[in-house]
Amino acid sequence: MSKFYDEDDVADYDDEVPNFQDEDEFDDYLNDDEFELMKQLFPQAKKELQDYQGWDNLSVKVSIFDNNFELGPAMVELKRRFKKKEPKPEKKLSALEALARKRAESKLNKTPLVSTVPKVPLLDRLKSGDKQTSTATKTSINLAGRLQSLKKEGTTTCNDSGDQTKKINGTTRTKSSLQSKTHTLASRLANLRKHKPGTEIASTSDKEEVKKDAIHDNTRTSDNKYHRDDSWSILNQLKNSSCFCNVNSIMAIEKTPVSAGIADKQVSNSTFKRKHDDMFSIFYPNTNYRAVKKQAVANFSKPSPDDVVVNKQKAAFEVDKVNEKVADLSLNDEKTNEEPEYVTSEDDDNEPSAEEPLVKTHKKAEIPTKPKNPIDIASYLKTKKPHLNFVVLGHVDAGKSTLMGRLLYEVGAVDSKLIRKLEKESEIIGKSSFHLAWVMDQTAEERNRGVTVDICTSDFETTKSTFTIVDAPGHRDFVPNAITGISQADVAVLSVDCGTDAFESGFNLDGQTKEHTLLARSLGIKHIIVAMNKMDTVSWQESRFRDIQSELTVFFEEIGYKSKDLSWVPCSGLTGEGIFKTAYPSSQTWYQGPNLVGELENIAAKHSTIGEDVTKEPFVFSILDVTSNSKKTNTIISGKVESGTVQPGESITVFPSEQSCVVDSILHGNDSQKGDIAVRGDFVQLKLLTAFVEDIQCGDLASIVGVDIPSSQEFTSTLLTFKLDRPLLPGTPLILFRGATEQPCRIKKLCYSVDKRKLSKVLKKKVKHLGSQQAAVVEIELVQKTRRIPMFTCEQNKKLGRVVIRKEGKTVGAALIKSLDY
Ligand SMILES: Nc1nc2c(ncn2[C@@H]2O[C@H](COP(=O)(O)OP(=O)(O)OP(=O)(O)O)[C@@H](O)[C@H]2O)c(=O)[nH]1
Repeated sequence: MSKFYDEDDVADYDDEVPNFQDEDEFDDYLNDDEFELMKQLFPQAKKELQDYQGWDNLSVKVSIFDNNFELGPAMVELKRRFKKKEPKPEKKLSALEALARKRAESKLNKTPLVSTVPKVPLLDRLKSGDKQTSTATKTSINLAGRLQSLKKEGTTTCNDSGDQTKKINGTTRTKSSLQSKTHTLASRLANLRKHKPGTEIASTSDKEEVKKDAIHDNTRTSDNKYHRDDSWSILNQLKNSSCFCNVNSIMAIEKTPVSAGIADKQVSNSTFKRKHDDMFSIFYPNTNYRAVKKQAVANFSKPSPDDVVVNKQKAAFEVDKVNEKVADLSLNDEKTNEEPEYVTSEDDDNEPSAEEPLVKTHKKAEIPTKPKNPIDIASYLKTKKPHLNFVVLGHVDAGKSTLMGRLLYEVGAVDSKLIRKLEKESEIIGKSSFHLAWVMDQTAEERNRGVTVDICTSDFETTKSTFTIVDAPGHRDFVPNAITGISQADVAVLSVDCGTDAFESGFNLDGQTKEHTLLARSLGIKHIIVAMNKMDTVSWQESRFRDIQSELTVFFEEIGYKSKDLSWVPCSGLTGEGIFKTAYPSSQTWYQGPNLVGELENIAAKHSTIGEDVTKEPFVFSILDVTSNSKKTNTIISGKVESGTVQPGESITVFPSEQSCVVDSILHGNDSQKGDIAVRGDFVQLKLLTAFVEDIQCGDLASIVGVDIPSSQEFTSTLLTFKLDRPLLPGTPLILFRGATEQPCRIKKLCYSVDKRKLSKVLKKKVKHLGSQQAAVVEIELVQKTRRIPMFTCEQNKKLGRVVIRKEGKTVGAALIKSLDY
């Protein structure tokens, strides 16, 4: 027994074995080795028990477990416990069955088969009023008529009534009443088929099914010819019809064991899966699918973060007027003589909308408070390993979440029981390949859509370093969330799907590989580790690796990264090679560098702030999330320490509301453990005493009492533009992003253009508009005059002094703040 346990598990084993409620609970109890062994032994045990009744999966598994995974003794015990099934009495054959058997026997004896079925086509016989037509045949013709009219009804329903149909994954589904009607008819047709002496088979797979049935119950001819049957032709028609009528699904449902017991769980699962795949392909089949469907539809109908800001923007500007002006200009039209008219909105000075309440300003404290239990920061820092925050970027489906799920599993931050649980849950909805991604994608919306929506942070540790992963969404609709993620990181892991054509679609055609990398560069990411992912799909070919590497290198250099700022690691998030523990396959001989975690450790050591005196810099904190209990007595702000340190008992001021609060406690890591201190680079939660939570917003900044952060409405910056569809000019409606802040803004004034390679070099003193890839000093102002953003200049803080500008859902530029006008 002990051989199945590693040391940690022995302690578990000594504990009392729990009383298991169900099979899942038992599976979770097993360790990895036991689980694998059980996977092999359990099917064998089930097979041996097929002549026994009264057993269930859990009791079989428990018995195997109790018998130290030795099948022999377990089977003896089980067979003793359960009764052997009574043999079924010989079934009396019906006349038709007797006929079928006779025909089969005659075939075996090679005697010519004499068909008793008239060869006259069925419909002709009906027309000629053939009184000999069997009842079964008549019923089938009636059903044929009903099914055809049902099909018409279905088509009408599809065409006429939008609310009766739903298009899911390109397949039109009709309302369930129609489905159930069709099912009933289909089952009746199937029953008829059993009583008729021959059928024409709709498709190869159907032929296979009937062949199996014929062999099984011995009531069919063993001949490979199948006779014509109108019921089948109707099913064929249904199969080809455009509305629901999915014969495969009908067949699957028809074959579902009506009372599948626990012992038949596997059978029923596979039947369910088929039913699920064919009919409700994106929904969880074992739950109330209508409720799930409703939820999923509701999720999809919500506007994306970009939609929200674009809508706000539209409300705040006379967009059309500005766009008309912009459309008149060509990107290279530098010689426009007319000064573009400055477009103002009548709403400019309006009060903020109902969704954006005015933040009250409080009286800030001037005198700092002391830590409750002061600690010796220098000795604390000596115990700290180098820490690195990294963001995971890449095109949608490049495998970012899977890569991070695998990494967390291999470094032991996630236990194997969770992975097994996720494996099971994802299998149920037919998304088993996403089980590792589910470690990071935790909301139902993300799991159902298979797409990361929000940023997710997770901590892990190796012998050399500690890390915080920020998993960012790859989908273009969620770029604002990716910006928030990038703003928090020191370095980026860019996941590139090396699959055939996959890299090309993520890199060209407006994919997110370029946009994310540009954002990373604009927001001050110093180093990029390119995870050359999904190499398993191209058999670890070196040529594929090199081709992608050279194409990406050109792009990286264009945007200002040098080869020393880049690392390249071939890997597969799904199978694990190149991540941490799993060795490369023998076919991969051309890469000898560190695996992904090894490279992260190297970079952590390089970027480590250990040794730097963080006590000399002021404490500044970026707020990413705010929560509070119902009485508002306990407010928690989550975010990143941008500089300095803080300890419980010290007071901080939140900007722009300028309210000062005492830090009650500091919570660290995935399991919110209380800590004595937070230092630069830490992602923590600060529990505040008596805060006005309604005046704290995501994107606000906090600092130690005594240090002010200016909040501004207007600022001067150096703006570098990306690829533009239309030129930017004063008044163009834009959205400004900095960390978790997003605010409608516009260019107030184009001051002068500068050389984008040497920003101090002025090119033109008068600029009327800005085209793609240009640089200029501009004045930017927020649209809502009541709003202020706490800001630093780039000189004061390299990370917080940068903003990103988007327009109509596309990133159009990045700005370095030069000065604040407040
Ligand atoms: N063969 C193979 N498939 C992979 C690998 N990594 C991920 N996949 C598959 O690619 C699909 C997408 O994976 P995700 O991890 O959700 O991709 P993502 O980049 O996080 O997706 P978004 O967050 O929505 O942008 C899933 O079906 C994964 O199983 C890999 O290394 N090899």
